[in-house]
Amino acid sequence: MTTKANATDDSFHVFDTTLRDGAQREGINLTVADKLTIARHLDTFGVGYIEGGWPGANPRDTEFFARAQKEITFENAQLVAFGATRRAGGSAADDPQVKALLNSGAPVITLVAKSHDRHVELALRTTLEENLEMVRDTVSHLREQGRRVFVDCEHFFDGYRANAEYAKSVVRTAHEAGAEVVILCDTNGGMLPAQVQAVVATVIADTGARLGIHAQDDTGCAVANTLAAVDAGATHVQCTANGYGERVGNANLFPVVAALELKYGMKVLPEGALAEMTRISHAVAEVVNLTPSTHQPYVGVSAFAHKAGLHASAIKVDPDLYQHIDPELVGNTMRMLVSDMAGRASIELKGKELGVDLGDDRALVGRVVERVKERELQGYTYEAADASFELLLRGEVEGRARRYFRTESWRAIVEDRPDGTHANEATVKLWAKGERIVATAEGNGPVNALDRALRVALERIYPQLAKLELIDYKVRILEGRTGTESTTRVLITTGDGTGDWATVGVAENVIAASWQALEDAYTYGLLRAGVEPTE
Ligand SMILES: CC(=O)SCCNC(=O)CCNC(=O)[C@H](O)C(C)(C)COP(=O)(O)OP(=O)(O)OC[C@H]1O[C@@H](n2cnc3c(N)ncnc32)[C@H](O)[C@@H]1OP(=O)(O)O
Ligand SMILES: CC(=O)C(=O)O
Repeated sequence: MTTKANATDDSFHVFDTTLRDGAQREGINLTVADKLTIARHLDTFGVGYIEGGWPGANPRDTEFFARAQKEITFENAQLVAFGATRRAGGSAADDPQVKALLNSGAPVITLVAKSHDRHVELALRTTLEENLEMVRDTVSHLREQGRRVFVDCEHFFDGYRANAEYAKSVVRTAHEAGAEVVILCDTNGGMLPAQVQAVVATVIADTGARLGIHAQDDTGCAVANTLAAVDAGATHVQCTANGYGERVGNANLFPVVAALELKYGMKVLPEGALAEMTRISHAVAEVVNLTPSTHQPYVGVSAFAHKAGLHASAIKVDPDLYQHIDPELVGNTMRMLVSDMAGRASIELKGKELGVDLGDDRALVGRVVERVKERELQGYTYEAADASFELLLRGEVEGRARRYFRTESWRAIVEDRPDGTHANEATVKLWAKGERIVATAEGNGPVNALDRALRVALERIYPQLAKLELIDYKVRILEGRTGTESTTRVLITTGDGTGDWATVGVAENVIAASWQALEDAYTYGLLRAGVEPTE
C-alpha cells in the first residue's frame, strides 16, 4: 500500500472528487492513465483526499484503484473509493458492491446513502427503517474491516425540507455506526448560501456529527454554499478541479481552497502549494481535454487582466487598488489589456509589461492612445493581439514601423476544378535586404498558400523563420463597423516552440485581413528572435 496510513484525521479535510463526480460531466471521458495523471497533480497540489471512482461499477475504475496503489506514492492525499450502501433486504458482508469497495484496497471509503424520505420510498423502493439499517450495516461492516468511512447523504437539503427528522436520523445513524464524517449533499444544486448555513448549524447542534459539504452548482452558488457550510461549522469540503461535475458542475476546488487559505487564514494546503494553483488547474484541464476557462476566478488568464483606463491609472499607483489579492499568491499574473477603453496609464503599464521604454513622454503615450482608439474603431482588437500592439507601440517609439521586408504585391488564386476540388496558389513579390524576391506556393486554402509563399520568399534571408508555426486562425465579420460596409477581422496565433503571439488584420476582404495578420506575425517572430530591422 503506497497510500499514507492515517488512522485518525481531525484536521480540516480538502476532499477532491474530480475523478468521480468530476468525471460525471458531459464531455469528460477519462482513461485510467488520465486518472493516474490527474491523481498525481492533485496529490502535488496537496488535497487531503482523492476520490478515485466507484470500484466495481466499471472495469476502468476497478483498474484505477489497483494501479494507483502500485504506481503512485502519495505524498499528501489518501485514496478514497466511492460506492453505495448495501442493497435493501441483504447484508453488507454479502453485497458484491460492498465487496468491490473493500477489494479496491482504498483506506477510506465514501458511501452514498439516501437521506430524503421520498427517494427511499420511490428510488430504493424500501422502508425508511430499512434504509437506516442499510446505512448502519454498511458503515459498521466497513469499519470492522478496518476502513475509514465517510457517508455522503444524497439529497440532504431537499430531504431536510421534506422531513427534517428523518434526514437527521440518517446523519445520526451513520455517525453512531462509525462514519468519521457525514457529508450533507446538495445533490440537485438548488440551495442558496443562507439556507445551507442555517441547516448545517442546526444539524451539527442536533446530531453532534462531524459534517462535510458537497455542493452541486445548479444555482451558481456551489462555492458560496461550500463556504457557508464552513461558516456554520463543516470541516470537510468536497470539490472538483475547475468545478467539473454532473450537469453544470460541482464546487470548484480552486476558489474554495484559495478562500480558505487567503480569506479565512486557514492552512489547508502544504507550504508553497497555493502558488502552484494556476499551473495545476491548467494541467488538469489539459488532461481532461477541455480549454481552461479564461474567466475562472484566481486561475483564469483573465482573472487579473485589466482593461478599463481608470483601473489602469489607479493600478499604476498601487495594484491593490483594483485587485483583491496579489496574483502571484496563486501562481497567476497581472496583465494590462489595450483597447479603445485604454487611457495613458494603460499604455504606460503595457509598455512596462512588454519591456518597451516610453521614457515618460506624455505626447508619445497620448499618440499611442489615439492610434489605438482609431484602429479599434476600424475593427482592430489589441487586447487579443498583443504582438500587433507591440509592433504599433515600437513603431511610435522608434519613429517608423519596424520592417524586415517590404511588400510590393501579393496575389491569391482559387481554382474551381470540374471534379469539385480546388487548387489554391499564391504569389508574393517583396523586397528584403535590398533584394527583390518573387515566390509562389500552393496550399490547402488561399491563406495557407499565401503563408507558404511568404515563407518560401523569406526563409533564405531569415532562417529564423523556419521555426515558426501557425497555431490558430480566427475570422470574424464585424457588421456595420465602417458605415454600411461589413469588415473582416482575422486573428492569427503563431508559435516558435518557446512561446506564442497573436496578431490582427482588418480589411473588407478576408484574404487581405489575413495577409496583414501574417505580415505582423512574421515581423514579430523576427523581432522575438532578436533580428535587427533592415527596411
Ligand atoms: C449523486 C451522485 O452523483 S451518486 C453517484 C452516481 N454515480 C453513478 O451512478 C456512476 C456509476 N454507476 C453505475 O455504474 C451503475 O449505476 C451501478 C453499477 C452503480 C449500478 O448499476 P445497476 O445495478 O445496473 O443499477 P441502476 O444504475 O439501474 O440503478 C441503481 C440501483 O442502485 C440502487 N441505489 C441507489 N442508491 C442507492 C443507495 N444509496 N444504496 C443502495 N442502493 C442504492 C437503486 O435503487 C437501483 O436499484 P435497482 O437496481 O434495484 O433498481
Ligand atoms: C454524492 C453526490 O455526488 C451528490 O449527492 O451530489
